[in-house]
Amino acid sequence: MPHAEAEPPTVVVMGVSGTGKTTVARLLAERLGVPFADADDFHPRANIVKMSAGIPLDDADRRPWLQSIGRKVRDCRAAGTGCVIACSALKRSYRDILRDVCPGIRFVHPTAPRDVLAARIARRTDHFMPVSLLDSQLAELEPLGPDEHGVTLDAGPPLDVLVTKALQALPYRPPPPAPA
Ligand SMILES: Nc1ncnc2c1ncn2[C@@H]1O[C@H](COP(=O)(O)OP(=O)(O)OP(=O)(O)O)[C@@H](O)[C@H]1O
Ligand SMILES: O=C(O)[C@H](O)[C@@H](O)[C@H](O)[C@H](O)CO
Repeated sequence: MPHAEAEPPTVVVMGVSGTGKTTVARLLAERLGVPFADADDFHPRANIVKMSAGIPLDDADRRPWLQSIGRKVRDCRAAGTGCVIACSALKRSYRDILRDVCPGIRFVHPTAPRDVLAARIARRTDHFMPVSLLDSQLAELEPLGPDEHGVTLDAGPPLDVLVTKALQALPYRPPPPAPA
């Protein structure tokens, strides 16, 4: 059996911009041997245009986007592969949309002080997200509740440490190496 649980791993790495969602989710997917998806690839063009112009998304902008991520989660689950998705999922109601399609979904939430996040975003040259949206994201963020399945981690340590901590907190184990 490839995983500790019968259900394939379905994990969302959540949080505000710059916290490391994409980087951590990609590595976690690799370690678990499951597909990776970036929620940014599911945004309609209008959402990207809005954020690029420094205007925060609202609930109406995010609903259809979260629903399409929900369809991706459902498809990966139906295919028996599971997935790790990098998705802000800032509010509990957003996470509920994903839980509706996969009740066992787990959230990994890396967090860091504002100045660390702003520095990381400012350093990136290949991304549409402006630093100016960070404060609106922090204002909207609803941390994981005690009844939500998941783990909150300090996003400061090196990535391999973060990913190992995430794996220790999740009920999934990496698949054994393929026989030589
Ligand atoms: N633990 C870490 N230590 C140092 N740098 C990190 C760490 N995690 C991420 N980074 C760097 O910070 C930057 C932001 O990371 P990443 O793009 O993964 O964040 P994100 O949460 O997906 O952001 P966004 O939501 O804006 O796409 C990247 O340049 C990444 O290499
Ligand atoms: O909920 C949102 O406002 C969006 O998902 C944003 O978080 C960005 O898409 C992301 O930060 C850039 O990757």
